Amino acid sequence: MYNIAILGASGYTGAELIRLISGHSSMKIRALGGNSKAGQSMAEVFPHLRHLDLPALVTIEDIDFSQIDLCFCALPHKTSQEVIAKLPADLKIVDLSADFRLRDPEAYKKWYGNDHAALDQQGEAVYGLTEFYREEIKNARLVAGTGCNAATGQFALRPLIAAGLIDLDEIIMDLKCAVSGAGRSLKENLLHAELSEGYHAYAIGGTHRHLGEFDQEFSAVAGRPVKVQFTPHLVPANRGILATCYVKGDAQEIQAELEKTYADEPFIEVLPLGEAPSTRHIRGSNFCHIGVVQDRIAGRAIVVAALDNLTKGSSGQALQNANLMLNIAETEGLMMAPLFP
Ligand SMILES: NC(=O)C1=CN([C@@H]2O[C@H](COP(=O)(O)OP(=O)(O)OC[C@H]3O[C@@H](n4cnc5c(N)ncnc54)[C@H](OP(=O)(O)O)[C@@H]3O)[C@@H](O)[C@H]2O)C=CC1
Ligand SMILES: CC(=O)N[C@@H](CCC(=O)OP(=O)(O)O)C(=O)O
Repeated sequence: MYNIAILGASGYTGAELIRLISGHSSMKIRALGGNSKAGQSMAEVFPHLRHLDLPALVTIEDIDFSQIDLCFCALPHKTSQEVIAKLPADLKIVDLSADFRLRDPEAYKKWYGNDHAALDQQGEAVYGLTEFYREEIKNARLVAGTGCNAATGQFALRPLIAAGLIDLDEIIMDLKCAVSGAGRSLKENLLHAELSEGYHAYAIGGTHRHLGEFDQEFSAVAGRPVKVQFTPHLVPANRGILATCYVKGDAQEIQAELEKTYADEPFIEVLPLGEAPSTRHIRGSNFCHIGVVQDRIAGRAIVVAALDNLTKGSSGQALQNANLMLNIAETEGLMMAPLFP
């Protein structure tokens, strides 16, 4: 049995990690870190986890990391790097924040606005998009979970960019993200009365920080700079991301490439040509569905990807990576079917 700590256990991704790990055969949760909720029981903070025998939330300073085999950090950006810089140097860590995703410190500063407080760890971190970094993740000490929007878009487009199947200068990604993507803290625009019955674009004009991840990853696989046009939208749903990508390329070739890339992947399902996925069909699961449709304009195709931001987009991906780091079957704790309806 591996001993697990979760920092940020009173947040959405922390709760999702607990839900997933509670069904895991080789992991035992030994410590749960909170901040404002330290001292409370998990049943108080998350009544849906009441049936589990869990430790109470404590401050990070009160955790004895010498007893821990792997630590999940589900903390806000910036807090995470400050906390991780002080953790034992040999502790295996899966970080869910954005702090270790960008390899270039200048790119990090450009997108996040501050100098990095843990440059050594930033240098050693492995990018956590499991399907494309599997071997590196197996040997990593520190894995950087991807942005949930960034993961969705990459599952749709990365194989096509790598195979040279689409025009690299004409990629448009229109993405919808559910509200749990913004975390559990109270913000005015997340109040029910201001969120329900409406939706809007945000970070418009190429300003969303996940463009740092798209730039880094797409340019690396293309071997030249690639800039996608990307606009996210906040939709009044609890979970789910849908990325609709408009590309110049042949739909049949795109379909064949995606089927080939993901043929052996347990969590990526490529739908039959002409079918489009729905967040309704991946909710609460670690699956990502991808669909390809020919556009009415010759030579253009639409590639749509859907995943759950709290599972495949964050905590499920984090557990998948932790399984690899601990040499456990990659799918352990993650094969549950989606919630439907
Ligand atoms: N939500 C999502 O879909 C995704 C989130 N992520 C990333 O994962 C991380 C966690 O996100 P999420 O769970 O949504 O966030 P939440 O806002 O829901 O939770 C944040 C957690 O961090 C704790 N925390 C806040 N400040 C501090 C601090 N100074 N010291 C210690 N603990 C602190 C909070 O504790 P308390 O409540 O006790 O104050 C809480 O447990 C973020 O970096 C986020 O960007 C990544 C991909 C997707
Ligand atoms: C609705 C909403 O606000 N969604 C978030 C998704 C956050 C996410 O994936 O993660 P990181 O914050 O870890 O980068 C956003 O687009 O910023």
